[in-house]
Amino acid sequence: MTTPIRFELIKTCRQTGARLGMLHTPHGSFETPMFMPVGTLATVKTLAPEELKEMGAGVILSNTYHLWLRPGHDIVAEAGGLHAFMNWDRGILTDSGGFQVFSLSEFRRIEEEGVYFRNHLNGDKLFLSPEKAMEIQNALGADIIMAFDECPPYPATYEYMKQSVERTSRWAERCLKAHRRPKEQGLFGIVQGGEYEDLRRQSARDLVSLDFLGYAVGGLSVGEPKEVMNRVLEFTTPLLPADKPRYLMGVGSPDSLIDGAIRGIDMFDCVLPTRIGRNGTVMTSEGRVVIKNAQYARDFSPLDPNCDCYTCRNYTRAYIRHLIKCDETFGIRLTSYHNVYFLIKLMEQVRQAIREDRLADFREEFFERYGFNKP
Ligand SMILES: CNc1nc2cc(C(N)=O)ccc2[nH]1
Ligand SMILES: [Zn+2]
Repeated sequence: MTTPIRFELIKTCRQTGARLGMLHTPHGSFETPMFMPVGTLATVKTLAPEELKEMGAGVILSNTYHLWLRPGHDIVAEAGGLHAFMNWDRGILTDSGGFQVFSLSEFRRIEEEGVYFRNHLNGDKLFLSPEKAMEIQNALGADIIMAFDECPPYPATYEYMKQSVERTSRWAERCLKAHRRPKEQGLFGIVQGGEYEDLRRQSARDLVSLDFLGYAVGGLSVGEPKEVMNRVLEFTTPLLPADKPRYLMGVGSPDSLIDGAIRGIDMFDCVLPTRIGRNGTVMTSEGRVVIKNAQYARDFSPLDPNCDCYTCRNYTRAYIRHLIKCDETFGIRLTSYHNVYFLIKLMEQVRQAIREDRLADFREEFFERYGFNKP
């Protein structure tokens, strides 16, 4: 059977064990480790597909739960699928909706058959199951789709986590059975288990035995300290097949991207660049800049003196501060463009450091300049 998703391991960094790879999809092949910008409602907020392409974005994310509610997966299917609907001809990944159900709706009831909860927009009763999540994702047509899982809150008791992991494994099997387009859309399993090593092992063993095309490490970036995330990655990624892509969901900040790559992660996604961009915070090579601060009122330098993006080549901090202070839409376009560009270029630097077997050195240099506390 032709597989829609294939991961090619190119080399491993001799200094850290990080992987340089190529992710082959029906909409192109893209180098890893990669950062995937998030386009929740079929748009990476304020940015045009052409802009995402020119900055080097390969795979972008959209959310199953949100698109199910608006405009409805039937309308997206009628448009010819997400690629046609949003005019994006590179890679698309949709998550399964599990995380949104657990993060957006406080009233929910989890049963073996699925999750009963409320529509966060109008309070209507809703039900999501492995079968329903596959139906929606098959209709949306993303190149990579995710199994329907439970992402438990942090912290969670061992007892709660154990029964959740076992149910997520049963749901994963149901997703494989319900997937109607296995030749066109690659299905990834999501490893859960919280901070408990034996439960992570159990979850990984269950999912690897089902032979997914890729594996996500879920249940992280949910409020746990970074040391916990790093420790969980250290004992989880080695459990996953080396010839399959590994995707850390919901991550993240520059330090977490570098530390995740060092621990064997190939794919990352996070709303951070566009979310903080909308309130005027930007990531620069010398740390975060909160552009509304008065100190930038007469600062006619670029957001980041070491950045060659459209924003940094054409506009000053003083001008962007003015736009953000006046709620001018062009302002958040400029900050969003720079932030997405920054993370995509950061991953280019990470890949180059892997090629040169010097990712630990790069981490040291980057953390020093950015101002991250020492390891
Ligand atoms: C922003 N943090 C985050 N953690 C996540 C966990 C999951 C998951 N399915 O465990 C999905 C999306 C996530 N986003
Ligand atoms: Zn820039």
